[in-house]
Amino acid sequence: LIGIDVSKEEDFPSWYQQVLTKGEMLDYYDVSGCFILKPASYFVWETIQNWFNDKIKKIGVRNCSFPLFVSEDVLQREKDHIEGFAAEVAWVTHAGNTPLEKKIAIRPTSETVMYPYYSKWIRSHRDLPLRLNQWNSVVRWEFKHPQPFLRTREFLWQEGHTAHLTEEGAAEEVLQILDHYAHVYEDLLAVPVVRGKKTEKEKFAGGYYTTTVEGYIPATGRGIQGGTSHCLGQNFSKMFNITVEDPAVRGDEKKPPLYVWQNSWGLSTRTIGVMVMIHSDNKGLVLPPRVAEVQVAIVPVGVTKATTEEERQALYKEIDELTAKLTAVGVRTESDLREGYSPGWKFNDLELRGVPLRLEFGPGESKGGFVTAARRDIPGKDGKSQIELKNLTTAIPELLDTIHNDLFRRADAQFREHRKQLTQWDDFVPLLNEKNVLLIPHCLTEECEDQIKDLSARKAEENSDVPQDARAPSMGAKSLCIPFDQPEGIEAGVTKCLNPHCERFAEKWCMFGRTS
Ligand SMILES: O=C1CCCN[C@@H]1CCCn1cnc2ccccc2c1=O
Repeated sequence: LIGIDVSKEEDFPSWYQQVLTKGEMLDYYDVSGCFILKPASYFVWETIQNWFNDKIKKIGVRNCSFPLFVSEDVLQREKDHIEGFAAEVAWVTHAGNTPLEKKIAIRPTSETVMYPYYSKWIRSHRDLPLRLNQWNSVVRWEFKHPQPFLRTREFLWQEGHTAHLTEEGAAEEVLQILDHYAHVYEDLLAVPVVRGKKTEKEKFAGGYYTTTVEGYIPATGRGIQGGTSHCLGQNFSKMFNITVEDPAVRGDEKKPPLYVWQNSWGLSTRTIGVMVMIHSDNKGLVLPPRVAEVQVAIVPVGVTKATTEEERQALYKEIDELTAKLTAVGVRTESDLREGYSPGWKFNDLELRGVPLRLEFGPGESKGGFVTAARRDIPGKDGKSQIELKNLTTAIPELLDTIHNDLFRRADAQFREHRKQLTQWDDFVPLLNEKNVLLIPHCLTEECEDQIKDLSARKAEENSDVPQDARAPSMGAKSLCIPFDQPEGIEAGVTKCLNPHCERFAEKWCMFGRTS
């Protein structure tokens, strides 16, 4: 069992692959862009599922399952929905050697699968709000370089699809769901996110507006879209004729039918990749305790040739009792009593697997009535402490919470440190090239966004005294979101857009950055 042989700082892609494979989270699969989710990562996904299911069921969302396939003509029904995505759609064309009459798409998302049936099922305003969700996988045959969890040709997600009588009803739910997404990141994964609204350029083209939670990967300095909650307006209900009679109608007064207002919202296994990229280190995975399959591992130490058989058995018995005590208070605990593996070997294994807390227990601890705790998130001596056995069942849960809070606090500090609010355009590119995301007064027009992307793209540097990796050409900055939390300083009709080539006034502070 060897450790990670590259560092997060010097070769991030290789580091990420090794952390995932040696941490038993994932394996590579023989179809390019597809990956195997091993139990350790699937446990994270199940924990997210359980938490999110509990929240959405409280607002009346019910889970369901629609077919994987979409017929060609149904998929094309909503033109600007499919615009820009057509190249990613995977098609079934044969059964065995027999070509199909008409090719069939594998769902890349389920709007067009579900909404013909929303039209059939929704007859009266009493059927509203209709709120359905699917936990499934979708296929998008991207050609950009695949990245485990972040960009894969098939991924697991949930996709919620709801229908409401009014715009206000839809709007309220869009924000409720976005709040749950933010809490999945912050309360389960210890990952800070910025909540906001996508610009017209970056929103879902088939929708009305898109709200989003945006993360930040310190190692690459790039933003990452964490999850989106869209209001679709009446675009899809007009396309799929999803209408109800106007409840305000009186007597035999005739009123045209009302098109329903719809939302759709999605969160995927990308969450897992973001968590790994932010928290893991050069010794392997670092798992936030609330999503760790094993939260505490107890390892016998100090067993030597001088230790008698009965001393060893007594020690192991004590360890079994400690394991049972912690399990009884809801701490997911395992002990590793295997002979033939040294404590050092076991420590290395636990570090690779990201187990948040290791408890060492030997004759010394037993005699002294304590365990020696070692935090995974703080390597070396600083992460070690002695915990009295009599306090174990309160101190360990508290320590796990402390670990969660410290993981969040560190990540939040890094995000804040690299989120620069600008008032001078000349600072934009230099700060972008120093792994920052930038908050700038912006006009919110697509044309201006395109200009900023070009102005901030890094051509391959000619002069050779620029360090190699900084010379690599790279994408310009894209808008990430218009944060709901707007700083002061923009005077409508006075403050100019930061882009020097743009003549418009700034509308909002808008966050820009390179994206993952
Ligand atoms: O984000 C979400 C959340 C969950 C439900 N769907 C929305 C919007 C999906 C946008 N989208 C994204 N990739 C696609 C790829 C191929 C065809 C269609 C699409 C497509 O419509």
